[in-house]
Parts: sequence; structure tokens; C-alpha cells
Amino acid sequence: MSLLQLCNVSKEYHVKSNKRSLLKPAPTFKAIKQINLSLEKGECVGLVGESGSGKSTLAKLIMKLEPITSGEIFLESQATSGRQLNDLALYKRVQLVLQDSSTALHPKMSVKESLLEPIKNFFPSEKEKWGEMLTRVVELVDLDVAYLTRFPHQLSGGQKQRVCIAKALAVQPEVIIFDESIASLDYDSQASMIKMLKSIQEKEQLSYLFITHDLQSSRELCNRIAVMYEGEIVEVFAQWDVNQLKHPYTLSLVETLNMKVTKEILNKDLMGGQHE
Ligand SMILES: Nc1ncnc2c1ncn2[C@@H]1O[C@H](COP(=O)(O)OP(=O)(O)OP(=O)(O)O)[C@@H](O)[C@H]1O
Repeated sequence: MSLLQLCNVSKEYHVKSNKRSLLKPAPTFKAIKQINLSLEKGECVGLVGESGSGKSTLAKLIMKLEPITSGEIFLESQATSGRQLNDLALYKRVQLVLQDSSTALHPKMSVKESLLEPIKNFFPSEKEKWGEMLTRVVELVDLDVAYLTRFPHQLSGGQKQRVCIAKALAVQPEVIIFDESIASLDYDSQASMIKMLKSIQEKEQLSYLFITHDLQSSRELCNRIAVMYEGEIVEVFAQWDVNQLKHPYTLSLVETLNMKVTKEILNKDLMGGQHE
């Protein structure tokens, strides 16, 4: 069985309606429709889709931040729903890194305090190793030790994001879900972040679910890409071969990406020309 497996997962939200009748059931909106998806050990799966397609909802369902309407999510062979797996046991194995590091970090906690928090919570009986665990995550995310005494407002967006990733790594999970975690960074910072995430993944044999609306970043990082459209996974692919892609939305994404890449190459050529 896969490390993480989603089987026929659906999520419906109740919709507020002015014309509610007591005789009819409250109207619902299907945000996630019968999704099947697996993540193997050491694999990175990209979840790509337009805004509102249901990517974050899926992350929330995996993290049990919202209840599933139907279907089941398994961590190895264990169902995560109900009381079968408590929240702490789930968070020990699966961590979520969000886009907005400002809300994820306590403004009055130094970087060191923020990083020690998950270490103390998840390894309470290993006090003698806390220092070692802290050094390990700081090194993994390539964060200068000088930043340990700083507070979030004294860090750049990229540095804050590194702290958030270090916090997730501190738990020593098996799976990390990145929900648009690098989307707010500029192009160069995104590129160095991707390189770092790739190296961490290889070193730690981690599995990633990388949620993004940017196909370029997932192309560099992911083994497989699952494309979401209106609450459904419409295509999963591993080969970047346009001839093998079927869904019109995937094709339009790849076309936009190719246009972007061509534009970047042209821009680079132009810049090169100017320097000569
Ligand atoms: N708590 C909620 N109640 C009702 N509808 C919701 C709720 N949360 C999300 N939705 C709806 O579910 C759909 C999917 O939302 P979701 O946030 O998962 O999309 P997304 O693909 O992550 O979008 P984005 O890329 O913009 O973050 C949207 O139409 C959204 O309005």
C-alpha cells in the first residue's frame, strides 16, 4: 500500500441560501469529487490547478482540518478518519507548510523558540538531543545561525518561509504538504527554494505533496503531476510529452508554460545581447 492514499474522497460544503425550505435539504457545493490519489515513499507529487479547483481543501482533508464527506484517506494501511488515528499521531507523520509564513510564525517568538516548540512537543523525553535536533533543521534549510535570535518581523519573506519549513522538518515527518509555500517569493528565491526542497527530500527520503498553480516549479521538483479541475483530478502524468496529455485544461497549462519558457529564453538572449 502507498504511504498516503486517497480513496474516492469527496467534500461537500453547505451553501447559504436565502430561499431555504424546511422541507428540502440545505443546498451543498461539491468542492472535491471522488478523488483517488496516492503518494509513495520518497516521491514528490505536484497538485496543480486553477484557483478554486479544490487544492487547499484536499490538503485540509488530509490534515483532518475539515471532515471528509465520503471516501477514506489512508496513511499506509491505517485510515486517518474518526478516532482511528489521533491528531498528534497524524501530525507526527504528516506536516503542512502554508503560503503565508507571517501567520504561521508567532510574532513574539524568536526563530530559535519557534523551532524548539515542535521539537519539545514531539520529542519531550529526548531533552539531551534538542540542541542537536535544532542544529539539524537549521542546517537543512540553510539558515544562518545568526538568525536564530531574530523575530519574524526581522526576517525576509524567504527567510520566514525557511523557518516554516524547518518547523515542519523538526517533527521528522514522513510526508510534507506544501500549499503554495513558495508562491509569494520572487523568481530567484523560488528557484533556490526548489533546489533546497529537492536536496532535503533526497537526504531525508521524504514524500512531498506540492500544491501549486505554477507548473514550472512542479516540473522541476515533482515525479508526477496531478491536475485538478473543478474539484476533480482530471489527469495524472509523469512524462512532459504534450502528445500524451489529454485534458484541455492540462494542455492549456503546458502551453502557457512553454510560452513562459520561450519568453524567458528570449529575454535572456536579449539581456545577453545588451551586455555584449
Ligand atoms: N469552508 C468553506 N465553505 C464553503 N465553500 C468552501 C469552503 N472552503 C472552500 N470552499 C470552496 O471550495 C472551492 C475550493 O476551494 P480551495 O480553497 O480548495 O481552492 P484552491 O484550488 O486551493 O484555490 P486557490 O489556488 O485560490 O487557493 C472554492 O470554490 C471555495 O469557495
